[in-house]
Amino acid sequence: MTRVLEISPRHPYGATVTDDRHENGNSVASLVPTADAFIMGCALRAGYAWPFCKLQFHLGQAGKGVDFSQFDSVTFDMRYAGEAGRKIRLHMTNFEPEFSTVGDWNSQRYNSVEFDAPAQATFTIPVNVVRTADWWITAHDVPLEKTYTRLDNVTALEISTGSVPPGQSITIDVRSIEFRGKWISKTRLLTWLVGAWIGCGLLGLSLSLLHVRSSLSATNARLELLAAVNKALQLEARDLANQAHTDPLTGALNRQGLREVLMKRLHVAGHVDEEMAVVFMDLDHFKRINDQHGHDAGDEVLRRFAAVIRGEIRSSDKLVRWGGEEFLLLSPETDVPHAVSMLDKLRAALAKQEWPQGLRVTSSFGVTSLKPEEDIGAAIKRADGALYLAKANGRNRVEIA
Ligand SMILES: Nc1nc2c(ncn2[C@@H]2O[C@H](COP(=O)(O)OP(=O)(O)OP(=O)(O)O)[C@@H](O)[C@H]2O)c(=O)[nH]1
Repeated sequence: MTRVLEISPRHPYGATVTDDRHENGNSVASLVPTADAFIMGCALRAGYAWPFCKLQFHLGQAGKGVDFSQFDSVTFDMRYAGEAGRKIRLHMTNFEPEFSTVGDWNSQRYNSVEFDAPAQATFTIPVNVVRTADWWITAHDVPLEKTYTRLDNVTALEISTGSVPPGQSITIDVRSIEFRGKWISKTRLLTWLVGAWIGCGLLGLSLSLLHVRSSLSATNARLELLAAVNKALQLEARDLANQAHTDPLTGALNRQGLREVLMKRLHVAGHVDEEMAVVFMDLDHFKRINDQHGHDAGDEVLRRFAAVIRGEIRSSDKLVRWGGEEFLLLSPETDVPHAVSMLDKLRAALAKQEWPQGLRVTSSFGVTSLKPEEDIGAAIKRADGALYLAKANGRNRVEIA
């Protein structure tokens, strides 16, 4: 993760020396390159206003320098020997087309720092102590917002004598200069990590949402299934309830069904508060039908008999199979004369009905009126008495109790 740029005899970057003589000074710099070091000797002499000797490393051509902006620190392995003062300057010249022109060395941004040469050979300084030199800012009339240090296109690095008195010999022995930096800056790494974290969070959130949605739809599907099962069970329960109240052969109510109807229509005590016709009916000579044509024919006669009656009565009337070939008919809000005329119509319908094996089927009827508040049992008994009379009087007739 660490990037390194090393300047040393192994990576010499065209090391040269220069001095202030071209500024009309008198200092004289010399270079002795060895296998381990660049040894700059400097006879620092008065003459130029700021006498100097410097060791230069040529990192690149104008416009093709080295980007030092990602380096954080620079470690020197160098030895300084002088007679008065121990100052060193580090210069880094940055070519910027806005200010710099090829061939004019001083037109490059002059970034610089001066520091005391430490006693120990190896030491490190942060790169951000390097600043654009004030004289360069002034000389190039640089606007304030562009006075910052820029190191993205460094063409040369220089180790120079610093502000020390002239008239002395100085030796600077440079073994290596090593710049170090991170390939990924802390800020960028942090940005990436935060981005990745947010991305993972969003991904996790999306996955959770998907999971919640799929479990919701699974729950809905289960609820729908339960609703369907519930409906089927309700239908089945209704069928069972109907079966419990209905005679399977004729579809008429059975006695349990009658009880339910009475529970609904009558008071629990067995009284009604309205007039109702109660009819007891019994097929004539039904035993003979069974005996002569068989039990199945008898069943079919019973089925058709109930069907004919149901076809003639109102929906509010209730037909009950009392037992065997006996039926009870409850006709609410009907007085006896109306009940008799309804029964006459019924007898006519039975006469017109086609019966199995060309049979002729008739029925006898006993009718009575259940008065408000009267006990239903008493009325049934009365109707049964009237039926007995109808049988006795020759059958296929209606008798009133
Ligand atoms: N096929 C069939 N016959 C039944 C059923 N329930 C009762 N029976 C028969 O119905 C007959 C009733 O005969 P009876 O009580 O003597 O009356 P009946 O022959 O109709 O004579 P009357 O009522 O006097 O006219 C008996 O033979 C019973 O076995 C049934 O569900 N199916």
